Amino acid sequence: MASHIILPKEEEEEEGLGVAVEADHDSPEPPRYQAEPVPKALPFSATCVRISRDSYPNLRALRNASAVSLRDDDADFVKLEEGDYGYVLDDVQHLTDYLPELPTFPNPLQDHPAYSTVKQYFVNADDTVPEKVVVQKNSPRGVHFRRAGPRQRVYFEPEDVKACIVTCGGLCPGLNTVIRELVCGLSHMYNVNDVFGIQNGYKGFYSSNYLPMTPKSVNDIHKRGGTVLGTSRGGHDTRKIVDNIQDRGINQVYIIGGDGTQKGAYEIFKEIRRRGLKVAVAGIPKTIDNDIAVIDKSFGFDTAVEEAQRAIDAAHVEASSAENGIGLVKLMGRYSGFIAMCATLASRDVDCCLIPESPFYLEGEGGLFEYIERRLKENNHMVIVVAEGAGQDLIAKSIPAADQLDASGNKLLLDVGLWLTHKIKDYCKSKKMEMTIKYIDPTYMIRAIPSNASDNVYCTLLAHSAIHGAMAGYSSTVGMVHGRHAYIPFHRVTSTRNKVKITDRMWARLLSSTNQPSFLTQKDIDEAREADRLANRPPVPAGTSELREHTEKHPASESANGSGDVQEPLASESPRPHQPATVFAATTTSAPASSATTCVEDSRTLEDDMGATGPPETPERDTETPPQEAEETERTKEEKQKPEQPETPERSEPPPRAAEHARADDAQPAADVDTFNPDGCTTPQPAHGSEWPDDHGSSSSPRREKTKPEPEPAGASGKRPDVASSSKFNLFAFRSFSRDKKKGEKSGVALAATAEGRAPSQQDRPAQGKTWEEADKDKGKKARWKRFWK
Ligand SMILES: Nc1ncnc2c1ncn2[C@@H]1O[C@H](COP(=O)(O)OP(=O)(O)O)[C@@H](O)[C@H]1O
Ligand SMILES: O=P(O)(O)OC[C@H]1O[C@](O)(COP(=O)(O)O)[C@@H](O)[C@@H]1O
Ligand SMILES: [Mg+2]
Repeated sequence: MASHIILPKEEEEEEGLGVAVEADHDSPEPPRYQAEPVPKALPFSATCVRISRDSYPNLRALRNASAVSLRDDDADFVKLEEGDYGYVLDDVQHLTDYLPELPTFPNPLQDHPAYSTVKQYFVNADDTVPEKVVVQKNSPRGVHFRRAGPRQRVYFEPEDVKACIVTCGGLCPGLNTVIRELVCGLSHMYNVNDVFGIQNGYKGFYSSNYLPMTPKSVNDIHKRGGTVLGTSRGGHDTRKIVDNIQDRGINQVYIIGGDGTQKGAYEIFKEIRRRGLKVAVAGIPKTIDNDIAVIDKSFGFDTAVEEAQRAIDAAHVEASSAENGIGLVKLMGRYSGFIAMCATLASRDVDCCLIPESPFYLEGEGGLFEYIERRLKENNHMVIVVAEGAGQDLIAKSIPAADQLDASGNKLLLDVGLWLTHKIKDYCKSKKMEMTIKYIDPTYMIRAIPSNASDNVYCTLLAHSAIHGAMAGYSSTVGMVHGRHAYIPFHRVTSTRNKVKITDRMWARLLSSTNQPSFLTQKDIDEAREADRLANRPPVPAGTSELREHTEKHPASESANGSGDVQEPLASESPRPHQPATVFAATTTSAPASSATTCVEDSRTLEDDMGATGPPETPERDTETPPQEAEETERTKEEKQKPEQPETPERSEPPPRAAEHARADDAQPAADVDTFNPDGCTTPQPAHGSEWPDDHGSSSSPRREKTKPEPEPAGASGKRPDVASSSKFNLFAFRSFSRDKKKGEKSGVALAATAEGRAPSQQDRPAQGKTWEEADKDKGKKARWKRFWK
């Protein structure tokens, strides 16, 4: 059977075909390119429309295009290309943006014995990868990124390429694999043999010798942890770095590092462009914390989560072998608790996970001490996982310490694990509780190991994507976006930081898996929602005054402007009143049935606030009303409408707490709020929120030994109700409702009578010639008319 293949656009254009041509495997090979450079074969980016944000004509497209705030100088480099149906390409920098006359060359891969057999090895020049894959009818579409991969024409001849590789920032599993694959990929795919290693991070550009690297010299390095090149924090001096690049004739710079490093890479690119040098800069994002925005996950993250299991296992063994044993494990995560969250979800032995994004408190109702006491009574032992950035505000209160910064300007953290160990010990002593606590800090052991199999593959693909991009003249960060490799503009990955969203389903899954208290007050939840809303807000105009005004208004978005590396965890400064949220988890609610309507409303408002859905198709949204204004107008409209809504029993206000916290299992959850994409992760994936088995805590995992406490009636003692049991309660309620509904299908009228405890009377019977169903409909109609006239 013939398989149909669409020829790549570049091929079509250059062969003058003009339209997509379907080919099958029996058709003859399309003719290869001639060795002669073809001047008209400029990449798409060279012809794309450069749009300044100030003059952008279509507000809707602009809103879709960018939820990130940009510094003025960054905004100058933004390349937005608009298409039909709200399509916006956030394109990356290309050599031809400032050197338009550059010649191109055929990609040597076309003659490579390994690759030339693959018919569609070259990607279509117009292929893009969407930033958002879950959208609603009226929600912003997000932008697209240029798809990574080999192009048919490249901007460097192999013998002219002089490449260098540098690793910066903290260690991470997989660094050596990326280095190896860059060296081998350049050599094996493109016949590039002039590759140098820069030693010890950015400062190595101007303070050390460059190390020549060959496939032979890097052959085994992927089996070792760390980086053979050495790394450092600090030392970024843009001018000196670019002077050295220029003096040594380097024309491809591969920079492996985290958010700080990518900011540095962007500065280097800007200086290169200012000087008009033919140099491509490829950033390969590295962060063990997985805190780089846009990309699905960073390399080394899987390995870190896997290795963290070993520490958790040890903690569990220690804890379960002692009477009232507590195992405490500290994991990395300065601002983002992804490792802690995923290790907890994967392990099933963890009773409590603390991360920087979710503030917690120790004493009082719903606090950590109360939970520890309860858990020890129930199970005799417990395991706590804490991310290193968690609870820093609490520690600062009890251990006054001068704010110290590392060479990159990152705040040095106090040891939350040690502090927590002492606090727990003191508490148990005061309660005369015998206990043993073992504190394990595996952080540096975790990041020192070589990458696992899946990370090795990921590292290889990242390195190859970076090479293809640089050879094709692009300067950008590379990364996987929804499973596809893409070239992402530097500004996208440096302007925000990826964090665990505590209003997200993933965190709700964790809470329901551990049964830990949410520790959240309504204020925390509101602040988290506000942060979500800001993250999804319309873009900030590039004009300085507007930007300043906006920044003053929304200090939470400061770091999004790239003004500093340090971003305080959400709500970290808020005093912690000892009033826990009754229920937080989005997947559960113990609110009475009457609050169901409130749930729906709550969820809708949240979606609106987050900008996930627009209001019902109102013409204002699509016209030139400034987006923020439009949003406010909509909200005001809704508020105005509310009192006019007919008062039905369902709409009666639930008790204040339940109303405050009741959230949305019953209602549809806010769409597209999953920030973490577990699909690419080799660690066991949690089931989808709605499919999460209600007995997952005990039976679904053979390793789980926990005994579940009997469900307490919601709110009976003012304690936070057990999340899993309330989930069961809901499931039960839903099942009995379905059964009743089936019965009621016969006749709601008859059923109503039965429910009232009387036999269906003559009055309830359908009028002559009418069926029970028709009688039901009539009754509904009458009720609606009555409400209307009221
Ligand atoms: N805003 C910035 N501009 C230029 N270079 C930066 C910036 N922030 C950090 N760097 C440089 O990036 C390198 C690594 O940064 P760091 O934040 O420590 O690690 P990571 O890149 O892993 O986040 C350091 O050499 C640092 O000097
Ligand atoms: O002790 P070092 O080398 O400064 O590194 C520790 C820090 O690096 C981190 O691992 C973050 O580094 P990256 O996200 O850049 O990989 C933090 O979790 C940790 O606080
Ligand atoms: Mg960092």
